[in-house]
Amino acid sequence: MVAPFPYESMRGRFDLRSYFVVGPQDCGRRTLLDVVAKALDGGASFVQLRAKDADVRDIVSMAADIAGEIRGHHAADRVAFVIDDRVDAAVEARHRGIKVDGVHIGQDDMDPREARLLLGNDAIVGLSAKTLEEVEAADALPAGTVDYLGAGPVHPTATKPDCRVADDGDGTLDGAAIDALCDASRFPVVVGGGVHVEDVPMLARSRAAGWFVVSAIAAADDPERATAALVDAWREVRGDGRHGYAQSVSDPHAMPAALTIATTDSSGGAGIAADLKAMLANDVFGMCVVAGITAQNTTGVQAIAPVDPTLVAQQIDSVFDDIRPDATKIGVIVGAASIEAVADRLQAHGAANIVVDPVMVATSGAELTEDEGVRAMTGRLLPLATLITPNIPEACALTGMAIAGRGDMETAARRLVTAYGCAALVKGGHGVDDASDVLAMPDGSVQWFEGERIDNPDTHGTGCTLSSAIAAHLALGEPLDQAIASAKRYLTGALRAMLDLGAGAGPMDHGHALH
Ligand SMILES: Nc1ncnc2c1ncn2[C@@H]1O[C@H](COP(=O)(O)OP(=O)(O)O)[C@@H](O)[C@H]1O
Ligand SMILES: Cc1ncc(COP(=O)(O)O)c(N)n1
Ligand SMILES: [Mg+2]
Repeated sequence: MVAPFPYESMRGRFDLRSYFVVGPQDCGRRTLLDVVAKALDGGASFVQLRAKDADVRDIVSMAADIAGEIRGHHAADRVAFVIDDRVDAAVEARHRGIKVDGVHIGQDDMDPREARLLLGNDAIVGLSAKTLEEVEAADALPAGTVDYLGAGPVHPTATKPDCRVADDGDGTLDGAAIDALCDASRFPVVVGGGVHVEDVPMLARSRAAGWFVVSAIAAADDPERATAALVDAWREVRGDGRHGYAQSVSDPHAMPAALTIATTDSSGGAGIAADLKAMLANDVFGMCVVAGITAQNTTGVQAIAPVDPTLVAQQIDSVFDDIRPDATKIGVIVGAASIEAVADRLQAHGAANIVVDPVMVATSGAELTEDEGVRAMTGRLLPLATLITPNIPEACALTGMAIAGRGDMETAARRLVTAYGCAALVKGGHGVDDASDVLAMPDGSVQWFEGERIDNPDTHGTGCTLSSAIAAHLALGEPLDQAIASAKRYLTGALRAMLDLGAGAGPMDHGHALH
């Protein structure tokens, strides 16, 4: 009888951003262990041992050394370690209590279903998938079989001579090909193959979950500096947030979590109810902090009341001290004192991925945030945000400018970026033609998310739903632009379902994708 694997599974928390693949053949005159140690010093977040010609005994012994090195770096709970191809060696190492978190297998290696069976549900199973056909085949595997995909090469490479790509002319992947693979994939995709530091900005702008390299680190004069340079180049584009932090939604034991801090809508179409429904429908675990109460239905808001700011703060502490959210959406908070309490507690907990929907007036016309609240929001909350999502009237109020068309929406978005240092999405639902939204980013870039206007008067809760779905997709590890695109697709589907409830502007069908 073999003792159960004595470590916590890395399946729900591996980080593909900085993925180092290495074997003794890649290290020249240096030792494998020395190179791995330097890569860890430089910030590698994932290590794969790839020793193609070694036998099981040698691989297990190298694995023991590498696992020890990761432990020595106090990184065993954040740096995942897998073995390439040799499921037998991974199984053996795990039986011996060596912290090998899983395997990475190629298309010609063992069937991933068999690897999953042999390794059990705690292990990471990564799979190489370089073409759309291979990605689609991976998508079609039973739920919970694989955790991430590896795609490449970006350049022709000597370290992986067996790495052949079909498709794309010369067999290499550019940004568009990477995005096509990532869009098709149910799993986070790490991209490499001949990658050097100059390629990282392109990768970081794509929907890849991270880079993987062999020689860029192993053959560098200074592997620590080389790793740090790759890590920095990624961070420069993607920032420090957990964007690219890959959590597998197929792991039955772990699910990304998102929090809404907002106000109740008794009619269920907007506010906290909409937020939780949108989070559920977008594959994350939803949690809520009640920061106000309304008596409300589709015809209007009949009453609105604050919650004691101390109780608001306590709710935030309860959540962050236990199931730490991967993203937080903020909606209506009733009263300036509660807004300040929320800002204080989010700062104290170092919350990341904060989406603020600066709701001032409901779709039905009722005022939801008083002037004092707006001052607290602009002074304390907006500067903490990753993204703010004003509609056109809110963007006018926040910038003091009139908005008549797309050019004005862009100008307003840019001004909000300058004023608050966060990304700003000005939503076009209150325009007349299309329903397109514009995103301005702190790096100066601007991007439109085109939307067709659906002829549906029932738009109660659209803003709440969109911002919660964006938070959900950030919690899933998507970069901001992808999270917005995913959320907008979901929202459009919810409007298109043409649910018709209530006498006024009714709610949407948040569960349209579930039934
Ligand atoms: N009739 C519609 N058809 C399609 N999309 C819409 C429609 N109305 C609003 N949207 C979209 O819903 C989201 C919320 O926008 P908006 O209504 O402007 O915000 P709010 O609900 O905060 O007032 C945006 O993505 C917007 O483009
Ligand atoms: C409690 C609460 N929060 C927010 C909204 C805004 O609704 P919309 O998303 O339609 O702007 C609302 N009506 N009620
Ligand atoms: Mg609306």
